[in-house]
Amino acid sequence: MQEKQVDVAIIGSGTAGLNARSVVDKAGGSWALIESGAYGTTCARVGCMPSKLLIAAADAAHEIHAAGLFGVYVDDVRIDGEQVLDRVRRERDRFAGFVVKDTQALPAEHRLSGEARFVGPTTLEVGDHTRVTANAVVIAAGSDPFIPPPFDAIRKHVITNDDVFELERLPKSLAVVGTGIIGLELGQAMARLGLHVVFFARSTDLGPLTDPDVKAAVFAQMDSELNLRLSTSIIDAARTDQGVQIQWRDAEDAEHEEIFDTVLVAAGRRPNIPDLNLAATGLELNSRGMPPWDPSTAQCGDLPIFLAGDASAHIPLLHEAADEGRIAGENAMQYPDIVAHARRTPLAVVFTDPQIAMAGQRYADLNTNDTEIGAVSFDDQGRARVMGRNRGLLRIYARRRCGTLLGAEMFGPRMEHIAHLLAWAIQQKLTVQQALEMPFYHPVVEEGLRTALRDLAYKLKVADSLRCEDMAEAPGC
Ligand SMILES: Cc1cc2nc3c(=O)[nH]c(=O)nc-3n(C[C@H](O)[C@H](O)[C@H](O)COP(=O)(O)OP(=O)(O)OC[C@H]3O[C@@H](n4cnc5c(N)ncnc54)[C@H](O)[C@@H]3O)c2cc1C
Ligand SMILES: NC(=O)c1ccc[n+]([C@@H]2O[C@H](COP(=O)([O-])OP(=O)(O)OC[C@H]3O[C@@H](n4cnc5c(N)ncnc54)[C@H](O)[C@@H]3O)[C@@H](O)[C@H]2O)c1
Repeated sequence: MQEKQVDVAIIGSGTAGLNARSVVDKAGGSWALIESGAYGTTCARVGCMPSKLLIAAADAAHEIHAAGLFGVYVDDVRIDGEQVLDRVRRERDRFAGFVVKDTQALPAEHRLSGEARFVGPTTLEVGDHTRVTANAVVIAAGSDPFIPPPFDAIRKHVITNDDVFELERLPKSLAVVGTGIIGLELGQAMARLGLHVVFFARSTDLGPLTDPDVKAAVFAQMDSELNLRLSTSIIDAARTDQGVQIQWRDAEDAEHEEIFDTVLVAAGRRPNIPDLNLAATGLELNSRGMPPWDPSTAQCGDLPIFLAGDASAHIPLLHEAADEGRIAGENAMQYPDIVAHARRTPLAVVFTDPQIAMAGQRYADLNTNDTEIGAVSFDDQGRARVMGRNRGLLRIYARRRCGTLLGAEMFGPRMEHIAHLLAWAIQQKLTVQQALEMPFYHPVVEEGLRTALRDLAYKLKVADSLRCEDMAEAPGC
């Protein structure tokens, strides 16, 4: 076995690992970047980018079908599934290709191929060929799709986000297991591309929302478009000559069965931690096998071991993986003088149509005794009606004592932009009144945001002069 000694060993060459490497390198440290799979990152290969490419094709099909609203009719609409998937792969390969090229351009002697596992607190074995001893280790091993029973028994007959973009042609029917983010994004896209899609979920949850009013708005819209089988339990799944047969029990305890060409399992993702043999580090692991971890430093316990990206299961999003990678790389280099970093305001967008989004504090985490809520429905919002996209609800939360914006949950047209505006305003600690002093053009969807802010201002009865600095007795404002 070869021996290698470095300042920082990095497990995983995804977004978190590459960002950690870059920081270590800039600080003049030596590093080893260990990857057991393909270069290119989950985001570019099988995540953010191919999913949005598929959604873009579905949006194009949907626009045509929805054009009748404007008196515009398109005859003979034909969706060529092979061409749809071919473009998804071509563009995906272009995006991933840049990352692969950059990663392969890194010095070969510092890139190790194989599965890393701990054999000591900062010693790793890579496959059966290299032992790496480091001053610090960054774990950036990402996550893998979770396949629950009974689908785990027929794993090779079901697909996940890892396989769906490799389909040669679109199947006729698709069961989607899970109505979280991946299930909703990919399932709605497939339905709009003409597949018979049925969604199965254990609960009534659709996506990550926690606000009951916004959840109800999402349910009303999605239930009118999609075949949702919520609050169901899947009893069995078996491979047959016609496809995969699913048996399920509905909320009224009645049993059903249906055969689907393909099953997409989107039942969450699990951090790639168990195979790392963290027991060899001496870290105390919790019941899920996860080490103690501080999101402001990325440190595990008080050891020179740092955890970043989806492997932490903290906020499994691309920009958070990049941030955590940088924090982990910096602190790995300067251990034991580690620095705590303020994290950005939470921001999440689900690329369904209409879009679901969240900014700042979730409804579920609010102190309801000190919170006021402003709302706007997009059903009658000017710009949304003009576009024929007048569905949705935005609810914004502010601190009652001083009017500081806290968070928002939303569902509606172009919410990716509204969520950014709100996340930026929240991070700047703006009050409702200060946000209302910003310019709003006409006619735009942002005017809906202004309506919600006005509703909130009315409820707060915030005077123009009221500012947080005048409220020294109101901590957190
Ligand atoms: C379908 C889908 C759509 C998504 N869409 C979005 C989106 O629109 N917006 C958004 O912000 N986020 C999105 N995400 C989430 C985003 O892709 C992830 O948060 C991000 O890619 C995580 O980066 P990472 O570096 O933590 O992990 P990864 O990029 O997965 O990197 C981890 C690497 O570690 C390697 N590895 C694992 N174990 C070992 C080991 N023992 N030894 C060596 N190497 C190992 C893996 O092979 C992998 O290459 C999406 C995810 C999915 C699945
Ligand atoms: N637009 C985006 O930012 C985006 C898009 C896709 C994925 N992602 C990231 O990827 C992560 C993973 O997405 P996901 O949709 O797989 O996870 P998720 O946690 O969003 O949803 C998981 C779903 O699976 C269901 N489920 C869990 N266990 C089950 C079981 N045993 N049987 C049946 N159903 C079960 C849950 O009830 C839920 O509906 C997300 O948390 C998100 O951070 C982000």
